[in-house]
Amino acid sequence: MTKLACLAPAKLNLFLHVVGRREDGYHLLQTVFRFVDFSDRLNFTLREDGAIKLHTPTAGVPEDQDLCVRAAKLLQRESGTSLGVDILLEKRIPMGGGLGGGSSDAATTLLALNRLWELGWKRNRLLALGLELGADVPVFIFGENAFAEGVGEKLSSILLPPAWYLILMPPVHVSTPQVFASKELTRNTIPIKIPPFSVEHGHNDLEPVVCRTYPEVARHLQWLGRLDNTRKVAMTGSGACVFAEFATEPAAQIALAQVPGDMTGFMVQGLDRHPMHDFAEQ
Ligand SMILES: C[C@@](CO)(OP(=O)(O)O)[C@H](O)COP(=O)(O)OP(=O)(O)OC[C@H]1O[C@@H](n2ccc(N)nc2=O)[C@H](O)[C@@H]1O
Ligand SMILES: Nc1ncnc2c1ncn2[C@@H]1O[C@H](COP(=O)(O)OP(=O)(O)O)[C@@H](O)[C@H]1O
Repeated sequence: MTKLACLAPAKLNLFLHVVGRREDGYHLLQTVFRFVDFSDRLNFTLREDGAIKLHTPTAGVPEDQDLCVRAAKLLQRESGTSLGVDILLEKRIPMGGGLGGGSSDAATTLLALNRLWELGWKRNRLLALGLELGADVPVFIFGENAFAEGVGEKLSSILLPPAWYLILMPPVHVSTPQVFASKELTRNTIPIKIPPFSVEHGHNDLEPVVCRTYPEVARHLQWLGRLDNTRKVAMTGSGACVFAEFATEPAAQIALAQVPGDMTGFMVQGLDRHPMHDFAEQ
């Protein structure tokens, strides 16, 4: 095998509770991650000369900072392989929106190169390596919708009902470190036990902080809040994207058709599991 074509799906945080803070400043979270059928596309071609080359640089992201390249270099170094790779990345997931696109690209790169370089690493080893690249990377390697604790690395699989989502993209860029550093952030939500989980459950502790700094996020949430038949309305991750969940596709389509001209929205379906779930061995 010398070539692989792969998907890197987006995620939504159905809720996100900040339940504490570690000594190193990282926050202890509880969240439910759901994968959705909206993905970046990646192509990997084996190179014998050891070079790692991204042929489709994303505007604003220097090649050596791109999470695909960082993931490939980390796996190359840790595995000691002499092989390299040519990467083509078709970026579709908006960056910095709380949809986890960069983390998903990194996870897909680790899963794909484990195959292409015939490393035979088990899922747990890839999970630990993924965490070095970002708190959101492990869940994409885990490959199942998950309840996550710790900084996002303690994962348990969770069954979620079929769902369709209207996602709105407020025209602002939210900095994740800034939101977590905010004085106004509450860090003492009482930890919960899951299962059982109902979709209506939970809230996003980062939401009030982001809404205060970025009124556009608050406006988009308010608009979603007025829709009929929603099961849940919330911000995903550290924003700026916000979503409404519906139990049926027609209900989501009716909502999509109402999105006003000064807002950008799209509809996605919730997945039962990651499209590359079977790429890693247990
Ligand atoms: C908030 C969440 C929720 O899923 O998602 P996004 O909105 O980024 O998608 C994640 O926890 C984000 O994960 P990720 O985007 O991988 O963050 P990282 O690169 O690891 O961290 C960026 C910065 O955010 C802060 N950070 C991040 C995660 C965490 N649990 N506590 C923190 O305090 C730290 O200041 C860190 O330096
Ligand atoms: N392949 C990549 N795709 C997206 N973002 C990347 C990538 N590589 C590095 N980044 C950086 O990571 C940041 C976070 O991106 P992303 O994961 O899309 O958002 P979020 O963490 O809000 O879900 C971006 O602003 C960008 O600077």
